[in-house]
Amino acid sequence: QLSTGFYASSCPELLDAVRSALRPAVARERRVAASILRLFFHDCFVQGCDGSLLLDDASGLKGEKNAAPNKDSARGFDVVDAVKAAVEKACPGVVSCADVLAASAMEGVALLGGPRWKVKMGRRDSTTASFNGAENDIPPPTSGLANLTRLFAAKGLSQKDMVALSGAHTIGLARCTNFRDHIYNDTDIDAGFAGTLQQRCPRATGSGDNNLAPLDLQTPNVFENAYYKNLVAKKSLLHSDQELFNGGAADAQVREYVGSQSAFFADFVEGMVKMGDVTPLTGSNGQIRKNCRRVN
Ligand code: HEM
Ligand SMILES: [Ca+2]
Repeated sequence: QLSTGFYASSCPELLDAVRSALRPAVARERRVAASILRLFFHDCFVQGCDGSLLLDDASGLKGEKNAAPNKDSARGFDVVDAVKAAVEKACPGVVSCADVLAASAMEGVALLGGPRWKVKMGRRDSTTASFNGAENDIPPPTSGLANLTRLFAAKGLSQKDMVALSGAHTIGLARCTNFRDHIYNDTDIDAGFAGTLQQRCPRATGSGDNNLAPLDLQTPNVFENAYYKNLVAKKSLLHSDQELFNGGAADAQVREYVGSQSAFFADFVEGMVKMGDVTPLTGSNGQIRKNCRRVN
């Protein structure tokens, strides 16, 4: 059972240490807050929020970093290491990497202008990872609305949670390989917007695959409700994004967030708390890793 006061006596400095370590990293590169938020999502969707994604490949351990959704894509691990080091200095051997990641995701969102919330704590770190879980359970950007809803439901998250959590795409960048089909082959996209992106993302598979574009064209470093405005304008970068506003069951919720940033923030926080509760290791299960990249 996770709780907001889990480290109240064992590490009262936790959030201060996280913030102090994260702030200079985000000042150097604002994107890193987005990258860490995504790490938390990809961790929680595989074996629950247990730091499994943070493990490097090792003999006898096939990690998640080279699974399709993460390979050449998941980033920010060096900053998670720096935050963990700061936390270890304040409270040696007390706070799990899974909790460091949960707290860092929140602080990163807050540093970019988004909401703050009370993060539930008490997760422990896995001694295993699941390459197959990462390949199969994390939704790909080719997904339609039904598939997105199904993959979130498999983690105990509702379609409402899914739509609110997708607002995370108000920050950060994506690679051409993930939006090429959408800008060349889909019809539910603003023609001018598609044309601009085509200049950065060549049609031929293999050329410019890693070229980057912002998920939110205007403000990729500010956490607000712009993502939903983009959806209504048919200016979303990923096929899966536009699926949330396509004449289907999610349209009304998208419109609600366009009209009310506070409604978006409230539902995003609720979704983050629920996502952070996905099958955690607690009690005496798992361990408190010293180094997030390997088991003790
Ligand atoms: C709904 C299903 C989702 C799909 C299909 C999806 C897919 C993607 C893809 C394809 C990228 C670009 C990766 C790359 O090109 O390297 C991306 C980036 C990102 N995603 Fe998602 N995502 C989803 C949900 C979420 C959720 C729930 C969160 C967090 C709460 C999230 C946070 C992010 C962030 C912040 C980035 C930018 C990362 C960076 O700049 O390093 N996504 N996502
Ligand atoms: Ca995990």
